[in-house]
Amino acid sequence: MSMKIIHISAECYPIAKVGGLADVVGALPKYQNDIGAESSVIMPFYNNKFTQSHKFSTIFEATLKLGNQDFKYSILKIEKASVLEFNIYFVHINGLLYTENVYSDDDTDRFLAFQIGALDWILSLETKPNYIHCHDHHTGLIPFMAQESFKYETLNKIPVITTIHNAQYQGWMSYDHLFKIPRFNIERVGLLMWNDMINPLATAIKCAWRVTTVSPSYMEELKRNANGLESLLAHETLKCIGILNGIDSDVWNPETDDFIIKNYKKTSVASGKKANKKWLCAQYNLDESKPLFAFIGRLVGEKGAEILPSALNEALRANDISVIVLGSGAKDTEGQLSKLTSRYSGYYNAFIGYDEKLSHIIYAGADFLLMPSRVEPCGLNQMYALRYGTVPVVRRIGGLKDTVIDIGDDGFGICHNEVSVQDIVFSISRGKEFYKQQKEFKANQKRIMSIDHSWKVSAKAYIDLYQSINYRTK
Ligand SMILES: Nc1ncnc2c1ncn2[C@@H]1O[C@H](COP(=O)(O)OP(=O)(O)O[C@H]2O[C@H](CO)[C@@H](O)[C@H](O)[C@H]2O)[C@@H](O)[C@H]1O
Repeated sequence: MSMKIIHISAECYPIAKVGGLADVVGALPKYQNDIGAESSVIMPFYNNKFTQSHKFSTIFEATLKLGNQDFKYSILKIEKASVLEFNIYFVHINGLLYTENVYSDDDTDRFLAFQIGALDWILSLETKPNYIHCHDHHTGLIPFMAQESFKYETLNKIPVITTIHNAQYQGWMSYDHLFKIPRFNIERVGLLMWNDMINPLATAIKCAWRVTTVSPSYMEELKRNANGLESLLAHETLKCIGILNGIDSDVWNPETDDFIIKNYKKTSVASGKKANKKWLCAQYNLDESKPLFAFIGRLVGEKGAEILPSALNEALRANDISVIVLGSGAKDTEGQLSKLTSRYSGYYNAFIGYDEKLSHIIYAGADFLLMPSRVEPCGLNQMYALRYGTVPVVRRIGGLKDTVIDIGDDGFGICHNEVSVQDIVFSISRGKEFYKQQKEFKANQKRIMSIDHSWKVSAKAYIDLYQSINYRTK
């Protein structure tokens, strides 16, 4: 009998994506299925392009309780199973979860209801999953509820695994939300608390049977810097493990990618990248004869985004590079990045917003990808860049440290130690020099396209982790 796994997540590509969480939850189940598991996903039903353009059928209807409030909800399933390569279920709560954006101002109630709805449904299933795999703080109370809430008693022998994709956000809520959590022995309330708040991520770390992070280095870094959870992670270290993310090599494949201007493989990388770069430069008024540096990502402190305007301003002074930025986030940074466009017209442009297609064309058309992250639990962008023959320029941190080796150490990327204007500008100048040595640069493109970061190895590592769990070793 195959192993049944249910992933519970707020995001899943291609249904709803804000960042890397979606990419992982949209790929890992597929690769787990490839190696014989029966892996599925449950997520909220949002009001977006994907849900508007697909048909769904209702497989379960009930009312859930959130404190004094009752919410009618249903579990939906996509009608055509062939849309994705794994089963996906949705918690549909009109007026609460069914919003245009994944995240909004009332997320505390929204994700509490989501978690209760998901568990109520799992409780109703005749065949229960063998493992419940939760992702990030939005699902952080599930390990607690499955273990402590009276009504879920029959679920308490199902191992719950929590993966931390980002420990900066923890889902904090005040005590007054306590009564919304399905009833439990109040003496166990300490499991929900951390620094005088209900802290779902802390709760998950305490109650999950195993805790994983998305790279080994990030696991180690969290013991020193985890936005207040350092000592907890150090305390729970025996059940924690770092497993490096993979990439979905079907979606991120320059040979078949429908989003990009011209497909290419290792043997045609030069002409393929050239065509994509040409399009980008024409579209965004950039000089295609210069090495093209790109940044793609959320414009937040973790990504080092607020330092980019000064670093790019400095690096662009000599007009000997082109730069394209794709991102959205902090309004200040958005404004400063937009402002540079007029100053360096012809060499620099920024698209402020979210655009999946453009991101693929940038991975394909850029020569270098900048990732000056302050914190990077794994980072997928650098792995996408490698697959598309684009040289990653990264700060040595978290997953970036685990996946990029500097050209000075017989590697293939450019690494720096600090999130500073000086380090970023120096790395860009190293990139410029490398670009001048076209023979080596082209050989490196082929080399990086051969690096295998597909999910195969990591999907198996998760299965091995599940199998290593038994009730006694909880
Ligand atoms: N404006 C935009 N337009 C189009 N696409 C955009 C975009 N901004 C970002 N993206 C896309 O979003 C994804 C970002 O993924 P990352 O893993 O780099 O970061 P994120 O911080 O979201 O994820 C967190 O979770 C993941 C998964 O575990 C970890 O790898 C990571 O370190 C952790 O911070 C990529 O697919 C990227 O192309």
